[in-house]
Amino acid sequence: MTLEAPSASTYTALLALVAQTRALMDAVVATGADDEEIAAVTEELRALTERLDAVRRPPAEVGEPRWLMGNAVVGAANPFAPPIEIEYLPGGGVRAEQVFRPLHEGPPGLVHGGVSAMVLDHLLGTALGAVGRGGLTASLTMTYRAPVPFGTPVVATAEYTRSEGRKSWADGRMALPDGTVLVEATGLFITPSWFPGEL
Ligand SMILES: CCCCCCCCCCCCCC(=O)SCCNC(=O)CCNC(=O)[C@H](O)C(C)(C)COP(=O)(O)OP(=O)(O)OC[C@H]1O[C@@H](n2cnc3c(N)ncnc32)[C@H](O)[C@@H]1OP(=O)(O)O
Repeated sequence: MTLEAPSASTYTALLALVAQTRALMDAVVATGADDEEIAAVTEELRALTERLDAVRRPPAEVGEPRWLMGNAVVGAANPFAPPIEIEYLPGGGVRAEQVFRPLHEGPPGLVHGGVSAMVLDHLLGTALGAVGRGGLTASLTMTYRAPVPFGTPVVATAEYTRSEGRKSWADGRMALPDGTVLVEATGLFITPSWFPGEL
């Protein structure tokens, strides 16, 4: 079943809900409220959750208008997504600038390595999609050179490197704005045999 794209007004309303939910998640991570206040807020959240849960939509499929809206990295409708906004570079490759938040914490004060891997995985996949080599991650190799900070901009870039049949490779990295590389990634992506797109 193909889902229609949400109307402009629903999309706007959804963005506001997601932004508010992200703010809530940040507040939960950082709260110093006492147990009584935490219990009261939890009760209010339970009621809100039930209201939204009462109206569920079916999951989107590849290529449908809203197929990336629930994505964990770029999903406009996914409060868990940082979210990352990806720019397609004129010479090929992709770029995203991101300020991570305490919500993404691994070691105290630093971004979780799995979050860096998630973001770079998506960027590598998008760089391949941009050259018509979209696929699923078969392997992802990470090299962590320096801790990724939150609260300050980090620049992620990725580009297609080569292909053999249904297999394609991409490289990417996260760096500080001055170019200091923090994390590098290389990934093998495979276009599944069921994928209807062109190679
Ligand atoms: C779908 C497209 C979407 C595009 C979206 C772009 C934008 C979104 C960006 C989102 C980005 C986020 C992305 C995500 O988060 S993707 C989500 C995370 N990844 C997955 O869930 C993938 C799970 N795995 C699979 O579905 C299958 O195993 C795949 C599809 C990968 C291969 O199953 P398939 O049945 O097709 O493979 P085959 O057996 O015919 O083998 C074919 C060839 O590949 C070689 N091989 C196989 N596996 C591996 C391996 N692990 N390492 C090394 N090599 C491997 C194999 O030896 C053979 O080589 P050769 O003998 O021919 O030389």
